[in-house]
Amino acid sequence: MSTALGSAAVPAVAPLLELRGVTARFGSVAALSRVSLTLRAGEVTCVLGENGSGKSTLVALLSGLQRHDEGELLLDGQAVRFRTPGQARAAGIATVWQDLAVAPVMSVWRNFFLGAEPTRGVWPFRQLDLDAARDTTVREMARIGVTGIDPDAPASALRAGERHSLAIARALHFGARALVVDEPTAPLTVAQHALVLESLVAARGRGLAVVFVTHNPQYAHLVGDHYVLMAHGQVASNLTRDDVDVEDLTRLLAGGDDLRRLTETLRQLHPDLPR
Ligand SMILES: Nc1ncnc2c1ncn2[C@@H]1O[C@H](COP(=O)(O)OP(=O)(O)OP(=O)(O)O)[C@@H](O)[C@H]1O
Repeated sequence: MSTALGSAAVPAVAPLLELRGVTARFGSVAALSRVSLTLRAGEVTCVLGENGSGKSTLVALLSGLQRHDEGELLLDGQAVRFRTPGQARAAGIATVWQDLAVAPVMSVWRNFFLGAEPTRGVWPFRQLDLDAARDTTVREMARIGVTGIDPDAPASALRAGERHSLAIARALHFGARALVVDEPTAPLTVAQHALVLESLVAARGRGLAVVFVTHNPQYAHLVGDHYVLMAHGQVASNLTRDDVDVEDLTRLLAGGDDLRRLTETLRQLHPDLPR
């Protein structure tokens, strides 16, 4: 068996989240059609697929922004229906959006706590515990592999990968059980991608069920325990690391099989086609 970066730390247990035959429509368009998925604690599930295949709708469903029309969403085996993002968050599902918003002029530590800052003393003398806020931010970022952060710097100083890491560190600190991460759309350097991947591995190591939406089969293969390939709102393939190597995954995603069939058909019609 091949090994993922860091490899899964927690053996498979009962699913934390499950989709059973979920359909979600926008008018006559089924953005998700009879999707069934199992998301377990301590595992990274990578969701891959072309534009328009339903990935964002899946993220929206898990994070309480989108309702499903048919099927069931189960949390710890119980059917749930999130009506707001707040309900999904309260259930322990944290989402890190692809174009993640930070308050750019606010400091890194302010963005980390966002209204949940630590305080000391008792009312009416309660005051913000600035040292604790800074220390916690630096410590939690370091736990997921981001070191050398100045907690007092404005968040605009963070690069896209670091922003994702900040949101992941925050989710871990505030006790998320499931983490849904949409790959940043901003172009990232390899080092910035590495930070995001390291954060995912750290989250898995801390027992979260991690969903990583990505276009990149190489990155998916580095961190994923499962690969869900979406096409036209459906799960086209649901594979594990034992099923595919990185080349298989790349070929599947690039529509390699379709291309091969097309080439064979063209060759039958035009035997003189160059090889
Ligand atoms: N708000 C909406 N209204 C109508 N149709 C929508 C809406 N959102 C998504 N769709 C349609 O649902 C389908 C799935 O879209 P979705 O955004 O989930 O795909 P995606 O895989 O996330 O694509 P991308 O990689 O481009 O973000 C597409 O056909 C899309 O046009």
